[in-house]
Amino acid sequence: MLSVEELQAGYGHSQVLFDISFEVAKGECVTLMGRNGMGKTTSIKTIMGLVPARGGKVTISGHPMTGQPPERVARLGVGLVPEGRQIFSTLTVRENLVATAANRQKYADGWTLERVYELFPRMRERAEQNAGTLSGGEQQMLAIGRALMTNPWLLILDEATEGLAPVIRAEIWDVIGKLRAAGQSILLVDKNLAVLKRLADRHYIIEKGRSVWSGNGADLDRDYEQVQGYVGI
Ligand SMILES: Nc1ncnc2c1ncn2[C@@H]1O[C@H](COP(=O)(O)OP(=O)(O)OP(=O)(O)O)[C@@H](O)[C@H]1O
Repeated sequence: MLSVEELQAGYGHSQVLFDISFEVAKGECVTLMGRNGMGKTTSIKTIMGLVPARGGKVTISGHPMTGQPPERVARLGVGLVPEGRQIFSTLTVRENLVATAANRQKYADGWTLERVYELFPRMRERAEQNAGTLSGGEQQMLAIGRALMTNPWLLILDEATEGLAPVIRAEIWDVIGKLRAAGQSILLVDKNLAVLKRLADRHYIIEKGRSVWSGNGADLDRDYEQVQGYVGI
């Protein structure tokens, strides 16, 4: 499981994370919600070792991982679909998918090109096309497929549907629902309360670099107005 305790981080002189705590257990789908600029992406980057932690603790599958480099975090089976996708635009779709493929946990039913193509038939159609020529939604599908090809026990999606057309968003949420139903652990960073409420087991809210609320679906129903206030819709 992933456990984050009282995490602190920042950039230069500005501290951005003051006290972030949350957990994701195996098989869970958990959300990190909050308005723009509250520290969601910074939390993910700090967990991934892309931003140095200034305090607190990150533990992954029992290993103390605070401040460890990204490749060590990846080796422990954490796959990130970053904000802005960051696919290799001069490689083809297929090359993107195989470039970082790995099955470190030696899953018998690991992800293959074929399985990614089944999940995203459009990737099969565009297999030999340069990734830079894909639409935004297709690039997001590719970024998810690429992360799955590393066979992560935990898939982290940072603003997976940001800036996409509603029909493409729905397609991506649908895929995330399928992954969840298949037992994939998922951490979703997003603001889309209505969809997340349906998809996830538990939720955390971040406000100005602090974890300020957490709960399951029933808690969310009870505190809906308060949570809406935090998320800003
Ligand atoms: N590379 C950076 N250098 C300096 N400040 C940064 C950097 N990246 C983010 N920040 C600042 O840190 C704060 C938190 O940003 P962060 O991206 O973590 O928020 P967020 O909750 O993910 O919001 P968004 O939904 O807009 O991505 C913001 O004030 C932002 O301006």
